[in-house]
Amino acid sequence: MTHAPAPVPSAVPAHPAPSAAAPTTYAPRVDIPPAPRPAPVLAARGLRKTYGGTGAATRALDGVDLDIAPADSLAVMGPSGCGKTTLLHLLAGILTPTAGSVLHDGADLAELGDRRRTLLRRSAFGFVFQDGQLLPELTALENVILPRMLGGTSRRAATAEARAWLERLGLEGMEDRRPTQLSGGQAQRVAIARALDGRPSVVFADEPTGALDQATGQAVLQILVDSCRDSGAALVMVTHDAAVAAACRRTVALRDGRIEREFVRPAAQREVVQGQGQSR
Ligand SMILES: Nc1ncnc2c1ncn2[C@@H]1O[C@H](COP(=O)(O)OP(=O)(O)OP(=O)(O)O)[C@@H](O)[C@H]1O
Repeated sequence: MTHAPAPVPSAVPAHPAPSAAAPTTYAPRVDIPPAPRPAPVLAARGLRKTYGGTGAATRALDGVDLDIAPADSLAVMGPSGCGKTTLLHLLAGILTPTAGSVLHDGADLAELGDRRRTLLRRSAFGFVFQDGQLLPELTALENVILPRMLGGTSRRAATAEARAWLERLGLEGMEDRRPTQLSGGQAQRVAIARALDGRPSVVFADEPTGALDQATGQAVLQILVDSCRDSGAALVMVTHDAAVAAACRRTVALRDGRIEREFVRPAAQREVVQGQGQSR
């Protein structure tokens, strides 16, 4: 999406020096407009989700509004059952909302239809889950290229880029290993390579380091955050761990299906330190 540059106001002094030749006049004050913000790659508008019928209905999400900019990182936190996974699945088009909408590059996911929504999930979204969800019968390389091959890319074209991602994530020489021949951290890096392969606009992560020890989790989290930012993908990450959320620029805290708090972390305060400050 492109933006027209903001018009630059002509330089008008706010208080011109009085002159003898002309009566004192004051030019109107000119406010320099703020720099345009990038259009959101993903947005939620009045998002609600109720599970079940009238008798045993659970209102999991109760009116959420969010804008997520390209290359931004957003952590979704909150106590168990507050609606974090529901929000992630609605934003990713895995679930359909009861009310409200999710917009990807301005297009309402609900209006795309099942087929185009599935194609969008394959081409524009990447996913990293807690346990990696690699297919055990495929090698690391095959796991990375599978989503793109399902999307119609040739094996040859998909392989070159997938190798580059695996190498970039420190997995050179492990392309032909199966998931059982990889450590937990290596398997999560394969999952990150798979998520970022094909240059998605948004990467969704659900407790991506939850199954790893502290040091491995820290390394994987750093790779995930850096890789998303460098490739221009927005990162939306669900976590219970405040220290994991601290790696993201923004955090929203949900409670009972609503955004209770939202805060932005300046770059200097962003850090990847896992295993401290657990907060549910
Ligand atoms: N398929 C479902 N059918 C009925 N209720 C559901 C379903 N999925 C989730 N819920 C309910 O919706 C609410 C929100 O669930 P959700 O999984 O989004 O919460 P969460 O914050 O991700 O929880 P956790 O941190 O424990 O994973 C909970 O009350 C949950 O019991």
